[in-house]
Amino acid sequence: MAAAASPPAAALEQLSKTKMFGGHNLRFRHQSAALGCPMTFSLFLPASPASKLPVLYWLSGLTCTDENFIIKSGAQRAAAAHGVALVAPDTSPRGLNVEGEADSWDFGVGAGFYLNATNEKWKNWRMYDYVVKELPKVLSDNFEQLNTSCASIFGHSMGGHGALTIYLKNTDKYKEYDATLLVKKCSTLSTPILVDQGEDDKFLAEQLLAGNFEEACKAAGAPLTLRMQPGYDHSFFFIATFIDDHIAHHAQFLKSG
Ligand SMILES: N[C@@H](CCC(=O)N[C@@H](CSC=O)C(=O)NCC(=O)O)C(=O)O
Repeated sequence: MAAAASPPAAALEQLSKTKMFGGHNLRFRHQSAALGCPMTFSLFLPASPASKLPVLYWLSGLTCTDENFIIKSGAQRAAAAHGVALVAPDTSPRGLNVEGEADSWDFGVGAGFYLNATNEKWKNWRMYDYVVKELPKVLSDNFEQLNTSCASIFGHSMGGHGALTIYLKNTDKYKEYDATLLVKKCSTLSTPILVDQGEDDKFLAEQLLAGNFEEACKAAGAPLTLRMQPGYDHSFFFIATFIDDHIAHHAQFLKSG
């Protein structure tokens, strides 16, 4: 009997390639089965590695595409130094023309929240499946220099919360989409979580509620370092200031794994 053939690797269209810190920023488009539309993602590959590169996913915030982080954060310097590949997906499906998809900056296009929507109208908004299942497979099928089983995840705002929920869900497989609820149910977390929060962030008091997450981590015994950063706001200027610490934080666990 013939062995079952592997499914063909997803076709990737390369949109750009730019050298930086000895490595390359690459940008691709592919047809997403999870979302039912073409999707773009950005990838920073450090210079030719001696061994396969661990992967660090960055999830961006509301209104972003895959490009904001790559253009504005300066994360490539630390990623090149630590030998870690950066992957930045887009933040939602696009071009589906769902009624009302672009009416609000914090709902629909550019606002996928890294979850699987349950409402029929928003059935294409399956960013959880895209980030957790489809994108890692696309990467492993197309980039032999990546070790996608050695991966970590971080992000900003909607994406910082998305990174926490994806990490916490894949420890215990809970269904909720709230990091503060999820962490209360995780009694066995040993890998520390690093969060930087600007004290002058206009979203802090009403939406981000970092103190609630800190309380929940304390109650669950989950190791959290929450650094309140005086004077900083919600912008990429804040992200660029602290991004090196976050890459070093993830790299120490990726390299010891
Ligand atoms: N339009 C909004 C502000 C939008 C904003 O601040 N977006 C952030 C992410 S917010 C959380 O998910 C962002 O990263 N923007 C892209 C950028 O390049 O700065 C408003 O007016 O309040």
